[in-house]
Amino acid sequence: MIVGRSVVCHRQYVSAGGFVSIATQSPPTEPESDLAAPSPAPAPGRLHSLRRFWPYLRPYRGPLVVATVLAIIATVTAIAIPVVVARIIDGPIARRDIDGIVGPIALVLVLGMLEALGVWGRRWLVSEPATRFEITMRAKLYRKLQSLAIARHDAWESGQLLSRAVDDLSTMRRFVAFVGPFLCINLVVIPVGLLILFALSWEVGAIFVIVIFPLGYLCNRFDRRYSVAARRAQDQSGDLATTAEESAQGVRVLKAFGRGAFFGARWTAQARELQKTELEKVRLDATLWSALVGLPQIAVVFALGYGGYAVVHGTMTMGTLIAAITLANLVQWPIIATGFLLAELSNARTAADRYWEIIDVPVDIADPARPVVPPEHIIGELRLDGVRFAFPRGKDDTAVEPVLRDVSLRVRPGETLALVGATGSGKTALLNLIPRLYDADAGVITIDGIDITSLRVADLREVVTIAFEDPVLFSASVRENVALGDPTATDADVRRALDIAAAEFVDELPWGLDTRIGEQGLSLSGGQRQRLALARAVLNREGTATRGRIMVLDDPLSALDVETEERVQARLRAALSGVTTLLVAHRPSTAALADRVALLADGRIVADGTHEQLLRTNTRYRELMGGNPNQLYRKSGDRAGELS
Ligand SMILES: Nc1ncnc2c1ncn2[C@@H]1O[C@H](COP(=O)(O)OP(=O)(O)OP(=O)(O)O)[C@@H](O)[C@H]1O
Repeated sequence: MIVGRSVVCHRQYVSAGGFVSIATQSPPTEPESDLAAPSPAPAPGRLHSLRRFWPYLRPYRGPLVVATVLAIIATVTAIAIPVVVARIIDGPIARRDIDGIVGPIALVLVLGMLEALGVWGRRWLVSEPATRFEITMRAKLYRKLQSLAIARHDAWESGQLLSRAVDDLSTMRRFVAFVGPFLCINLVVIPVGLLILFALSWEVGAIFVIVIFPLGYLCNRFDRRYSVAARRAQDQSGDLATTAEESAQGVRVLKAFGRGAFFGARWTAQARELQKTELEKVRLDATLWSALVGLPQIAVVFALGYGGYAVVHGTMTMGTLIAAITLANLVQWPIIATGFLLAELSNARTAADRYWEIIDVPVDIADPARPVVPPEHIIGELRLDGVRFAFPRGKDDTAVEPVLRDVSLRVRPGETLALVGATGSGKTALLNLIPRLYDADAGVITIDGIDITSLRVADLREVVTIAFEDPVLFSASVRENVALGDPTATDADVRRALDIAAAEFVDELPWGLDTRIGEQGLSLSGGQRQRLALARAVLNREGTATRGRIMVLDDPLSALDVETEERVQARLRAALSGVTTLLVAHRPSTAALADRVALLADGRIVADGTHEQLLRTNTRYRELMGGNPNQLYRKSGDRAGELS
């Protein structure tokens, strides 16, 4: 939904979600004032969001200033050429002095060469700073996205992020390389051209200024209307990217349910909306362009009329008239180009707004001011006391009921505790609080008595390892996917982790550990993917005093058959003895393998004990596990009939 369908929509969300209003957030003044830094009050002004990029451009100010000066020189020399030509016509040519022509012609040649050199120098100097700037800003955006709480990501459409990271920053690069410098150049060249025109003939200069005067008003009006349309177009293009991504990712579902046409219709409708906005932009642009082209032409016609009259009556020389008209034509170009530059300025401004909207989101899960250093040896006692948690509000601003109201739970060092609850009861939410993917609204979570919010986030995530039910694999080799959390892991480490996760199938893959998997690689079954994700979680956890002392497993074996699940569980226990494990369990077979089970209902832990105890004593638990205890034990494979 959010970042973007429109500015309005975005702001609604911001206020609804309790996020600090993005629009009123403000800038880091230095590149180093990085992501978590609170922002000072914003400075007003329509170019404010563009000005905020200055600290990142400052290192390149030398080449950028030289490039702009070169471009000014190139344009001014182009304007100077007609003046020299006028002098040649009125001077040596009028006097029929052939020898006297050579010098001025050489000057025209030098001016022409200077112009060419200026054009070349500008392009050459500007390209590297502009592309480096783009890379820096992309890296900053990436770091910011990584630093944000999952709740923020939940609220954003991936297409919107994609279009900001790719399209908006390309627009900014164009602004730095071309639009910005040429706007500066025009600010110099147009007045200089008009001054020379005045110097040649103040009457022609005056005609020109009077006729093009309304352009100032038109440009201002255009800018206001165009920037609104530009913002809408960029947001709509983000929506389109989201639909394209969802259709590509969900192609199987769409095909299976025959909903391809439905998504196609949605895609076309969004494309039409974008087309409407683009047409609106083009119409605004066309109106301004016609004025930018037409008014100077009218000025030239008036100047020609007046100049012709003056030449006939001997108050102006032919050379001056030719120079004035040529100059007027030359000054036209920067004026006409202003239309394009203003449109690009609006695009750049809205791209900058969209960029800062992400960067200004406060980092709510940040390191404490004075972090506690974790002890060298973590025993692994996990406690939750009175934990309360609600997901952030949606854009409709409806109140959100807390998922967890008052959760108190203790997992002893080395214990495996299965968390059981009805679907939607908040098990995943609870697990996500432990590595601080979300923060609890109230209550305390401690590891060995240390409040997790007093640890550096990176330290906490060293201690807590998580594996999700929905395994995410990247477009990389098996080895790279498994060693994601520890790039220093050896092949032996990777193999041991794969062994614990019963991922022997890797040996059957065409290139073993080197087989490329993920979106652009080999497709794996759900169970195979889960085992690789589990191997990633358990990699290198053995024998370390702090790393992965607490494992949080969100039903990571749900896609395995009962027999494989038991095998994996047994290996996990043996390899990770001493590791405290909190495990979401949906199946009796999973719960039965845990040391203890806690039942989550109505936002609280309503019962805990062993699987067998709860089956006997707790109706809710028994219902969740699928019926009567005898049936349940039969379902849990080898343990069938143990208690019957
Ligand atoms: N990002 C989110 N924003 C808002 N609400 C959410 C979000 N994720 C989950 N919820 C809601 O919070 C509640 C708890 O979700 P959670 O995923 O923790 O349940 P669960 O017990 O893990 O469910 P399951 O067993 O089906 O995996 C559900 O009602 C769900 O709709």
